[in-house]
Amino acid sequence: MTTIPPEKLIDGKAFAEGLRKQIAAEVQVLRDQHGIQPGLAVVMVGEDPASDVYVRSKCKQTGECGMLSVERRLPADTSENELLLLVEALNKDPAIHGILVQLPLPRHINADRVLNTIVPEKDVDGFHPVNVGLLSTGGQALVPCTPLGCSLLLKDRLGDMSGMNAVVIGRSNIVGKPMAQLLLKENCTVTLAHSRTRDLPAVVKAADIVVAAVGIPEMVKGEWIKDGATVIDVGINRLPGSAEGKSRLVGDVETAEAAKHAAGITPVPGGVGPMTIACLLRNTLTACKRLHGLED
Ligand SMILES: Nc1nc2c(c(=O)[nH]1)N[C@@H](CN(C=O)c1ccc(C(=O)N[C@@H](CCC(=O)O)C(=O)O)cc1)CN2
Ligand SMILES: [Mg+2]
Repeated sequence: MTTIPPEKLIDGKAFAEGLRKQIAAEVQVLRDQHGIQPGLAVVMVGEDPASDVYVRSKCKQTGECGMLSVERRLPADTSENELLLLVEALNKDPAIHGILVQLPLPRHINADRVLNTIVPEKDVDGFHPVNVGLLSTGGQALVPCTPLGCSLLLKDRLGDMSGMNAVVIGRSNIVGKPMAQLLLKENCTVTLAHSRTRDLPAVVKAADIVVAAVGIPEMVKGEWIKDGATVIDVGINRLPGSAEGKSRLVGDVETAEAAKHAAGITPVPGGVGPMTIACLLRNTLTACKRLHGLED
């Protein structure tokens, strides 16, 4: 792991730990005062090793927060129809307040059809078109976990972001587009950059906030970063490592070089990744409260 000077480190792992403690305390109150236990169902199809690790962590942390954790693992040859039937059953299950279908799904399954079958009220990934629309119109959306985590880290670090120039690199539905919406909500001037953006180094150089979500190892060079900027690295790229065959994780940003210019920067691992799961728990709690007509 790259060393970042402590005063520049945006420690997502520590922040996520604090957030989980807060969520656990709220879950306890919900159980004691209302007799309600939030429930999260995580559905995984097939055997992807990275997904296996993430699903395990999600289910473990759900239980540790005092929520009901339901893990449904289906074989790789599960038909789309079988998966849709499971989602429909979870939609109707009163013990379940959040449903997450782990991505990627096997190629023979239409992921959009599956995600759009989850009722928006239980869509703790925030991928349903109703939640996408609510986020862009300023309504009560469930917000995708990774950008929500980035936004919490930024607010904690910077406070008021009004008028700041923010660049989001990457225009995916899961991270880039919702991230841009969240920054706009914070009154930033937002540029959503992508593979066709002209002179990306100059665009990044003008930014007070840089969110990199491209999935290309160390694509954002240290010298592109403006002095004093805040850098959020969403990339989790696994590279072949040492002779012992251990792999190495790197982000989308050249961390050590970027840290020479930035005022704050997230590491990989230990930055945005842990926030994704903590925000999933937060969304489950939010969905549960809303489904029971309680205040957020
Ligand atoms: N339905 C969804 N599928 C996927 C999502 C998602 O938000 N919803 N996001 C990613 C994977 N992901 C969660 O599912 C995820 C990725 C990484 C981490 C994390 O904590 N990473 C660690 C490093 C762990 C490692 O060694 O690999 C870190 O960054 O410190 C958590 C969740 C795709 N699918
Ligand atoms: Mg360089």
